[in-house]
Amino acid sequence: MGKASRGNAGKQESTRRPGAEWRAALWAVRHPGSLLVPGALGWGCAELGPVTMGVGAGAAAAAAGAWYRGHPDSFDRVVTPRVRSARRRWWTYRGGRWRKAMQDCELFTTHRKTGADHFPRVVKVRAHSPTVDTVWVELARGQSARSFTDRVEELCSALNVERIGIEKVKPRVVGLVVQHAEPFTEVIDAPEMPADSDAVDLSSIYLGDDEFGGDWRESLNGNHWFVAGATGAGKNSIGWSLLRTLAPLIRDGLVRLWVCDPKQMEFAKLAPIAHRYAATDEDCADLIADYVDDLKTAQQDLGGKGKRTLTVSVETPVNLLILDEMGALLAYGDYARDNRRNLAVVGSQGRSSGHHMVGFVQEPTKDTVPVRDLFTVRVCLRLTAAGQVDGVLGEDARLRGALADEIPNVPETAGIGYVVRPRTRVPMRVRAAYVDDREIDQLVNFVRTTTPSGRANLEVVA
Ligand SMILES: Nc1ncnc2c1ncn2[C@@H]1O[C@H](COP(=O)(O)OP(=O)(O)OP(=O)(O)O)[C@@H](O)[C@H]1O
Repeated sequence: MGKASRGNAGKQESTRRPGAEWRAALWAVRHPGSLLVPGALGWGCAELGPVTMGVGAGAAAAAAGAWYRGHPDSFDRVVTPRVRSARRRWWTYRGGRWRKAMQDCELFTTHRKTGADHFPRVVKVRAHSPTVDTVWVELARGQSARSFTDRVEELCSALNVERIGIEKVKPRVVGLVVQHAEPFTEVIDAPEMPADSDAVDLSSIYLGDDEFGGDWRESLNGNHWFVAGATGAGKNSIGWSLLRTLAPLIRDGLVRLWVCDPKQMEFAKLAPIAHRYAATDEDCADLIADYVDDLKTAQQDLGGKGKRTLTVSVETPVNLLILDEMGALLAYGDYARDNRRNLAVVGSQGRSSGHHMVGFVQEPTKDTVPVRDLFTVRVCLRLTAAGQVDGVLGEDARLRGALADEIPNVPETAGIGYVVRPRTRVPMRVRAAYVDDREIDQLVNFVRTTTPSGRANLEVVA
């Protein structure tokens, strides 16, 4: 049961509530649209006549329809989230329904003199995706963010949603990140391997599906990738999907793999097709140092020719540094400092010469991966701590819906995580395609045994 407010001690308090007309006026001030929209329509009809207003409304609806059909990308980016947010605000979180949920969860307080119930107030709703909303809630007097975290199970059941993450936004405001449903219920098949290098587009590499049912693609051009996830989260499937797409380029000598594999598990299969492969601490440190030397040489060659773009050929290939267990390479051991320094060079200078890196890490803290800010594509799979999510995806990513720490630790969720959509900074739930052992062997055999069918010339933009 909600507890009586203890605030305002010593102040003379009335036992009466403000009158209904004042409460209605306050509601109208907080929801100006509820007066302005009908007011504007009424004024329009009176001044311009109902026919003109009808024609205007019809034209606006036709324009919206044309936009919806003609340019789905911009419509879905600009209009759909707003419409969805408004629908959720006035349907899922509308006054009566919200108050009922608060009552069911005992998330309200009762004024000890007037006996009036005070409910936490919904101040803003943003539905960035079909499955996740963020609801900003102003707490009732006497409540704290803890009141919500303690009752999160009850709240999920009262709102009939899958899970809720709680973020403290300001002293009296919490953000509820509400996940309605899990968009991914099936394992996604491994990407096909293109037969020829010409068929590979480095700026659009298929990694799996997004929550909207579309392809999840990332660009390798000009980017370094960072994949964070607790053990068993499915990090490797992202690496293998990338490698399957790159297979013909690896075979044709247009992409060279440099692999640091301290764990010596799955990536050990890359040893026969890698340009360089290392497993011990010392060998990994040598490999990374040599990678930086290679980068510097390529930079000088490009500079000497006065070029800003790399034309990929056997003589000037794309180089890909794969770092499994980055934490082990950067945080502990005799070579950690050298590795950190070298990777900072790759991170800041490698892109122009086609020297990319893909790093995998279980614990993405600033201490274990101090160079994480140099990675331009970041994937956040299941994590063990809420505080790590923003570290991977950027400030407020969790508040905007990236509930990576709430992904259940069960095999059915492997490969599920978040990326941030570049133009909107909104997290998007994705699932990586799953590459099984047979498909990994198929990739290695393809690179080792098939014959090149022609050389591609790829432009890598600096
Ligand atoms: N994309 C995926 N879809 C479905 N299942 C997956 C996916 N990726 C991995 N799995 C399953 O989850 C298990 C663990 O995956 P994986 O070894 O890639 O995790 P990880 O994050 O690399 O863990 P670790 O850091 O311990 O190596 C796999 O054996 C597989 O069964």
